[in-house]
Amino acid sequence: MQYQVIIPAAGQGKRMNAGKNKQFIELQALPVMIHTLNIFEMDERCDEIILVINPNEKQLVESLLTQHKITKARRLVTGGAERQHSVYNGLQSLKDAEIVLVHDGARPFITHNIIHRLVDVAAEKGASVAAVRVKDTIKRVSDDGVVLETMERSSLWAIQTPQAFRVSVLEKAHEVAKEKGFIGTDEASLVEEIGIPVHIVEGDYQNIKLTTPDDILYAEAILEKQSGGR
Ligand SMILES: Nc1ccn([C@@H]2O[C@H](COP(=O)(O)OP(=O)(O)OP(=O)(O)O)[C@@H](O)[C@H]2O)c(=O)n1
Ligand SMILES: C[C@](O)(CO)[C@H](O)COP(=O)(O)O
Repeated sequence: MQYQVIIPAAGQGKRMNAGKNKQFIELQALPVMIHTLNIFEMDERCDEIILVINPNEKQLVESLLTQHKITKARRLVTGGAERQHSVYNGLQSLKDAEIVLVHDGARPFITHNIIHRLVDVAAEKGASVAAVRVKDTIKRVSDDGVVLETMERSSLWAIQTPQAFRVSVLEKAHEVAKEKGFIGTDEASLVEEIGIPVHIVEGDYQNIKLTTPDDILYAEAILEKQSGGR
C-alpha cells in the first residue's frame, strides 16, 4: 500500500536553544530536515511529502530541496501556531490519498521497516503509532513536587512518530478537535477522542526527537555508528 506523509517542520526549536529552527542544524554536514526527508524520498511506497514550514524559511527550504534533490516535497504548506495546526494545514492539501503518515521533521532516524508496518496496520485497522516500552519507573507527581502514585510500567509506552491513519479517520479527528477546541500533543490523541482504537507498532529507541542540546550528541553518535565509525 502506498502512502503520503505530512512532515511538520514549522516549529521554533526553542528547547534546542540553537538560535535557529533546529530543522537547519547540520549533522554530518546535512540539515536535520534533509536527513528526515531523504528517508521518505528513498521509500518506494511514499508517493508524496507534504512539508509544513515557517513562511519566513520558504526560500531557505526551497534551496535545500533543490540542492539535495528532494523531488517528492512538491507542495510546501505554511505552519500554524501549534504543531496540531501545522498538521491540520498539511491535511488540507492532501490529494487522492488513502493512507497518511504524520512524522516530525525533527525525528531523522525512522526506518522503512517501521514505516511500512505502520502503513499496513493503518490500512487494516484505521490508526497506528510507533512506540517503545518505557524503561524508567514513571510516577505521577503533584504541582508541589510530591509523588501521588507509581504507574504500572508494563502498560506504559512512549509514543513517537510516524503515526499512520486512513485519511478519513484523521480528517474526522481534526474536525472534531477543531469544533471542541481540543489540542493534543500528537495526532493519535485526537483519534482517541473520537473513539477509534489506535494500534501500537513497536518502534525503535533510536527514533529520537531532537528536542534539547543533549539529543544532538546522541544523534551524532547514531550517525557515527550508521556510517561504520568512518
Ligand atoms: N507550530 C509548530 C510546532 C512544531 N512543529 C513541528 O513539530 C515537530 C515536533 O515539535 P517540537 O519538537 O516541539 O519542535 P519545536 O516546536 O520546534 O520545538 P520547541 O517546542 O522546543 O520550540 C517539529 O518537527 C516541529 O518543527 C510544527 O510544524 N509547527
Ligand atoms: C508527536 C510527538 O513527537 C510524539 O512523541 C510529540 O508528542 C511532540 O511533542 P512536542 O511537545 O511537540 O515536542
